[in-house]
Amino acid sequence: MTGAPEGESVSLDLLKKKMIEFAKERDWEQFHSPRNLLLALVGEVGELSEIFQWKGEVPKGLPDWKEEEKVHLGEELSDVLLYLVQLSDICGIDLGKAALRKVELNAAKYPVSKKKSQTDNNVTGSC
Ligand SMILES: Nc1ccn([C@H]2C[C@H](O)[C@@H](COP(=O)(O)OP(=O)(O)OP(=O)(O)O)O2)c(=O)n1
Repeated sequence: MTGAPEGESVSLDLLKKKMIEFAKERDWEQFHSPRNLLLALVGEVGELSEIFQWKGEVPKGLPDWKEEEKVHLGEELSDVLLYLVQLSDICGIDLGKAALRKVELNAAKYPVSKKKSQTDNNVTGSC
C-alpha cells in the first residue's frame, strides 16, 4: 500500500479506503465485526499504554525519547486509529463528521466565558 500523495494531508477517508482494501485482499472482512474491531481497538490501546507504563510523567514533545521509541509510539497510535476508523465504518458512522459535530457540542457545553483557572482545574479535576 502506498502513502498519501506528495504534499497532501492524510484524510480519514483515505485511511478508511486503505483499510477496506487491506481487509478485502486478505478476505478478513468476515472477522471485522463491530465487536471484534472494538476488542482489537482496546487491545491496541493497551499496547499504547504499555509504552508510557512506569515512565512517570513525560514532558511534551518527548525530548528524551530515542528515535526508535517515537517510531514505536507512532505505530501504536496508528493501530488505535486504524481500528477506530474500521469500527466507525462497519457501524455506518462518518467519523470525521461525527468528530466535528462533537467538537461543536463540546464548545457549547464548555463556553470560553466559563473557563476556570488552572488552580480550579487542579482542585475540581475538570476542565
Ligand atoms: N484482523 C486484522 C489484523 C490486523 N489489522 C491491522 C490493523 C492494525 O493496524 C494492525 C494490527 O496488527 P497486529 O494484530 O499484528 O498488531 P501489532 O502490529 O500491534 O503487532 P503486535 O501485537 O505483534 O505488536 O493490523 C487489521 O486491520 N485486521
